[in-house]
Amino acid sequence: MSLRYLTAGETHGPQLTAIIEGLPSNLTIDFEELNFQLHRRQKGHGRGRRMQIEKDTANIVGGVRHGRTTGAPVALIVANNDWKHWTSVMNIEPIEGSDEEKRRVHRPRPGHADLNGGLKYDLKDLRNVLERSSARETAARVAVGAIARQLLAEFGIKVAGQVIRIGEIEAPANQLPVDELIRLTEESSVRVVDKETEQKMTDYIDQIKAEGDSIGGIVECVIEGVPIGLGSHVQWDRKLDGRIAQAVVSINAFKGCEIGIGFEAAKLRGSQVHDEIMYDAERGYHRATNRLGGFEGGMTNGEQIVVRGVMKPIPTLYKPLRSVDIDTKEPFTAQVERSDSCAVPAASVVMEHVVAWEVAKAFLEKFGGDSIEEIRANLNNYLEQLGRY
Ligand SMILES: Cc1cc2nc3c(=O)[nH]c(=O)nc-3n(C[C@H](O)[C@H](O)[C@H](O)COP(=O)(O)O)c2cc1C
Ligand SMILES: C=C(O[C@@H]1CC(C(=O)O)=C[C@@H](OP(=O)(O)O)[C@H]1O)C(=O)O
Repeated sequence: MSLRYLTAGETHGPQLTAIIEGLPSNLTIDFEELNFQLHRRQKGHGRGRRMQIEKDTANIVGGVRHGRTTGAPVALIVANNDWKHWTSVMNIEPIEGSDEEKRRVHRPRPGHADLNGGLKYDLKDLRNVLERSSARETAARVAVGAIARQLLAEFGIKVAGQVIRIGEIEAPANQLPVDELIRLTEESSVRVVDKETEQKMTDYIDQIKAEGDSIGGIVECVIEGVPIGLGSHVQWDRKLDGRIAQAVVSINAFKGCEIGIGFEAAKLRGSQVHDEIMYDAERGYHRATNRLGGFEGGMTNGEQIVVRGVMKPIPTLYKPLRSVDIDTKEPFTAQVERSDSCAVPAASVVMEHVVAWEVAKAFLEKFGGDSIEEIRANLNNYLEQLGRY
């Protein structure tokens, strides 16, 4: 059985829940590190007031004993502190004229899931859609991905991320080693490496917010230490680059994914794109460059995995956009809700975790065993095979 997970829970409900199946036994879980990843997702310039209410921590309620996985499904929960403010709205069936009825959502926001979800599920309170479509769910995905990340770390595979662009402001290109990238971006309120770009981005976000608007951007994730041959060319749904793209575009508000130089490849010649093959006894086969972001034929080639994702601006705006009331069918323009104005830095943390999950899944497909020890033996055996090739 391959690695899989599901999440459940509403943004203003009591908690988020996730179940992970297919983890091997004897993986030591570092709870502090897991909560650190949740904390990283809550940070970033441009977030709204909700992030001051929440102090995300994961509580593991199944599949881990004495700090180690047992091979059983891992169940975890992340509580919503905000639930206490929403208990009556979430629990009480609205009576006409009541406070709860006034909180019924009948004005769909352009860019959010409200209208499509209301029509599709035949729900007249759009809260039933927004409660689940909210990116609050990404807290559960980060908790799950943080466990995948710990599995990868066990085998020397490291994950980092950075913000590449917020609106008009682009960060200068860098190709830092992963440890250095982690250190520098951690110090930044917008997850960039240099202070000058950080200042420009924070000023820009403040300006956008003051104008009642929102802004998106581009984020990048790099994964280092991945063995050659994860994923496969033999079947469409085994191509790991394709699976990563699906995971990235599944993040709320993400509209695209690039692997390596991505869309730039359209402008360049073959001789400027393909990564030449080298060999030496110490490193084995490797590449002179890494423009293709660590993939050929849907398989890893041993270079860093480099993935980018584009996030659209946040849909909930203080600046009015035209929409139609589902009760009266009349146009309206104002829908002021508490909201983030920019969540690109937070989304870069989400992206690290969904990509780490896909890589961990492919890793277990290749080296799968029921315990960490069995996986290690399989990996070592394969690395010896590569050495002889
Ligand atoms: C970390 C994060 C925070 C977000 N915060 C908000 C928010 O405060 N308000 C909002 O309207 N959308 C927010 N979004 C985006 C919506 O969740 C998203 O646009 C919505 O679910 C519709 O899905 P789609 O944009 O993928 O089509 C956020 C997304 C992410 C990744
Ligand atoms: C709760 C989170 O983000 C939320 C994502 C979100 C949306 O519509 O996606 C809307 C906002 O929710 P609320 O209206 O409760 O403030 C954000 O705060 C989170 O990231 O943990």
